[in-house]
Amino acid sequence: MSASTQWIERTAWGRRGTAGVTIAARLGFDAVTHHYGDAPSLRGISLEVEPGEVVCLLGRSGCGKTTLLRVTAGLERPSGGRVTVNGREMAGPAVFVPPEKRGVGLMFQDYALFPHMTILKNVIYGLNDLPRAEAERQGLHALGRVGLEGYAAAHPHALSGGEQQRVALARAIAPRPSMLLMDEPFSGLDKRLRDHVREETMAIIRETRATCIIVTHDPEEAMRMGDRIALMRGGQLLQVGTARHLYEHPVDLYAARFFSELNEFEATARNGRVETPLGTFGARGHADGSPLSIGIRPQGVGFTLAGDGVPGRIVGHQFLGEVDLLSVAIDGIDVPIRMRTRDNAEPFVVGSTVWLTIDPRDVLVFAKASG
Ligand SMILES: Nc1ncnc2c1ncn2[C@@H]1O[C@H](COP(=O)(O)OP(=O)(O)OP(=O)(O)O)[C@@H](O)[C@H]1O
Repeated sequence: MSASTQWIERTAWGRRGTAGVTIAARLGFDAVTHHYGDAPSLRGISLEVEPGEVVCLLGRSGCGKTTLLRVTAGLERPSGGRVTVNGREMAGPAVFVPPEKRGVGLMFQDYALFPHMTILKNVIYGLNDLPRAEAERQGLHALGRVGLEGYAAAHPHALSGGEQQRVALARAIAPRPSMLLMDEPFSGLDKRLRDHVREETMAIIRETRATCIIVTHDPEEAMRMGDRIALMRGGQLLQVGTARHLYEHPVDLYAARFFSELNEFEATARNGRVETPLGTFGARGHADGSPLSIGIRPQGVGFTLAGDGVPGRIVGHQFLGEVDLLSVAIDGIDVPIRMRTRDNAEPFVVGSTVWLTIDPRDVLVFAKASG
């Protein structure tokens, strides 16, 4: 990328507050299933998305995020269940409304711009119900909002990746859709650009007031963008809630691992508590003798040099600027405990002794998964 295109990408988005406003849709999924051939890809998805809400679909590769987005758009037919918009059935046993009649703006990972068409023609592609002059007016307006009206006559190959992303966004918002559906919209951008583009895109989503579903496999992105996060596993919704709720109250270890690295070990419940080599923690609701999985976030492990806490020996140290990462061997646990800390008045010395303290807020206790 040349220095000049970089400058444009950093500074030249359009004026805030000028994206067209829409009437947001309420979106409903009721026991939606989907198969590719015989293979199930969605297994009973039920979810309500409020008008104007931003929901991020988060999960590992292959869990069904893209398929759910495509089912919402009408690009895939569900094999069971119902999809509704403002209570009206879009897909169900006897109904299937095609994509162009659903009021959706779509944005794909690869932007899907037509290489042989000008930028303006790309943007007005979905506006074919309008007279040409009006479509062009709306297209230029949308391009203006992303700061690229000067490129209307150019072709996609003349634009950088970041600019193509903005064209794709302009195309998605140009018809003033009541729903914006985005599939990994920032994954093609390098990390330097991503934060800035994400922030501008978020401002536009909020301005349009459209209901928005964003597919991502990046938990931090989901936390930054989603009013709620819908965490998926194996074609199902594992947990749905705000970022804070999922971080603080994950349903299981799998969900917890999305939002933080964890020190994991196993222990047994006794009298509503669990004794571990790192201390005794609450385990209310777990029957006596039941096997538990414990996760402790590395940022919840603190230390003293004065003999308070659980003694351990530093066996690894990495200085990362913002934090120090330490591995500390303690008796009773095979794998060293990982901790993240900023509290180092003195440089850490591998081989030296520290005493570990645990912040109970960073201790997660789950029934051990069977199997
Ligand atoms: N066109 C297709 N034909 C057959 N199977 C498919 C097709 N598209 C997806 N699948 C399968 O369906 C399942 C769900 O895929 P989907 O693309 O929805 O997952 P995803 O969570 O979006 O993954 P990724 O993050 O890798 O895009 C996977 O097992 C995938 O291999």
